Amino acid sequence: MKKQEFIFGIHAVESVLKHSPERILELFLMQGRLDERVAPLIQLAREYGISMPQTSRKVLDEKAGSTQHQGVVARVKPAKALTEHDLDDLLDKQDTPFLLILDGVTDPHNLGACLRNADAAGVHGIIVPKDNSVSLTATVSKVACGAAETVPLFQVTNLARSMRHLQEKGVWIIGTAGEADCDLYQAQLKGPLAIAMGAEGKGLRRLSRECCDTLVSIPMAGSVSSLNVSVATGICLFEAVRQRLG
Ligand SMILES: C[S@@+](CC[C@H](N)C(=O)[O-])C[C@H]1O[C@@H](n2cnc3c(N)ncnc32)[C@H](O)[C@@H]1O
Repeated sequence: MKKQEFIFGIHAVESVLKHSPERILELFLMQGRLDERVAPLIQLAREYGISMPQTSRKVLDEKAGSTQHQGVVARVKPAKALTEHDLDDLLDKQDTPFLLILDGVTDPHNLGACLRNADAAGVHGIIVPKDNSVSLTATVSKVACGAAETVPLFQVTNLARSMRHLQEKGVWIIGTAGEADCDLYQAQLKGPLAIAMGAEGKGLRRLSRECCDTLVSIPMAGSVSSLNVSVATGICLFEAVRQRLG
């Protein structure tokens, strides 16, 4: 297991400072980047006694592996990986779980955007297969805008088995596929629920589809055949939110 990694961008770093400051080993700031957007972050880091070396843009670019760091890069201990056991703990605690399943999303921008959507929709956790999925990389955290620290991501060894386990615990699983006959807006999305989204290229795998209680589609008016997975996730989650609040 890696001993350290880097998280970059104001929102991503601020979220680690707020939710798990003990992970931060060092906070690198760009020389001359001590403006008001960074001030709350510096204040928090001071309170936790975190060292804040100032350095050049070039060094930050190298540490982040990106130029999108907004002058802020944190060297952190990797977050604890959550597994099926942690998922069980969550199911024991939540009377009405609201979960998202991502079956093999590989693009870090998509996972980051799904985390951001999930946080905004009040999702209790995201379940992904351990293999063939992108993990919580620095780019995912940056795109998630802080949601990588707030939405638990459970990495399971066998997704189909975990889906069946969810069903045994009373969770209704709605799968999504463009060709499904049932319309998302006719589906019942109240109660213990998991919404399953497919991968960018292939959609939901056959076994994952078979584990869904029902499949729904988002009606498409134009000529494209499908939506980007993070866009589709946002639509499905917020239709569920609308129904659950109603
Ligand atoms: C880019 S699409 C995958 C397209 C893939 N060729 C397929 O046949 O499913 C990625 C995921 O977004 C969701 N999605 C995209 N468009 C959708 C739609 N119109 N209705 C339901 N889900 C959709 C599904 O979860 C899908 O697996």
